[in-house]
Amino acid sequence: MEASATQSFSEQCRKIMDQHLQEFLDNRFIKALESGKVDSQALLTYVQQDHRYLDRYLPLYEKLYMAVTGEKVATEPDQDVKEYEAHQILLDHAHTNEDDLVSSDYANSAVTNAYLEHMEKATQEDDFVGLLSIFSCPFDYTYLANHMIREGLIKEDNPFFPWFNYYSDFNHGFTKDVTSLVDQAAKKASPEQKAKGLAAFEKSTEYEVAFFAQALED
Ligand SMILES: Cc1ncc(CO)c(N)n1
Repeated sequence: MEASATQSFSEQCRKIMDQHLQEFLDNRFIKALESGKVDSQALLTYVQQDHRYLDRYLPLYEKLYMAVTGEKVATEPDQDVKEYEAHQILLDHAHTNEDDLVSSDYANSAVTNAYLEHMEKATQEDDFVGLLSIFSCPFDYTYLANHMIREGLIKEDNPFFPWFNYYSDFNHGFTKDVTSLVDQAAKKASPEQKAKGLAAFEKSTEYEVAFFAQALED
């Protein structure tokens, strides 16, 4: 399908997610969240790896935000109170807390490192490609959560409902902010940058699936 003049660039990311949605829905970890029962060890693996991931993700976001806007990030994404509350649900079910995640001794998984290296390399090569590589993080969660709630896969009685609900709004928080950065930057991007950006977004989307999956691998 031809991209129309009125279509924002981030709509093309949505189409890529349309193609990958089923892989997320078939994922064992996502299915466990959907059932409301997740092994606490699997959740611990997820929140530990996510802690390591976000630690190296935020500097990339800060650099790319500056590259696109010429300004420093005003509010850091991890200062979002609602996100903190949503995250707390996962920590509780994993029988851990933020201090333990910071101080415990555990190794980065191969998937975590590969995903981080993909984004770091993309960011070194080109700001626009880097931006698209970090966009999957907020966008894919929002797309997935929005779908699962809308389709009734996650209902209010699910213990993880608040976590999904937090991410489900495209016009909120970090997802909204990065979407507008992507659409702003796309106005100045060349066709080649756009093609490479979409490929980097798709690769990150594949890493997002693998990132969930690793929690239930042994
Ligand atoms: C790996 C990963 N992707 C996306 C999000 C959403 O913020 C997250 N916390 N972690």
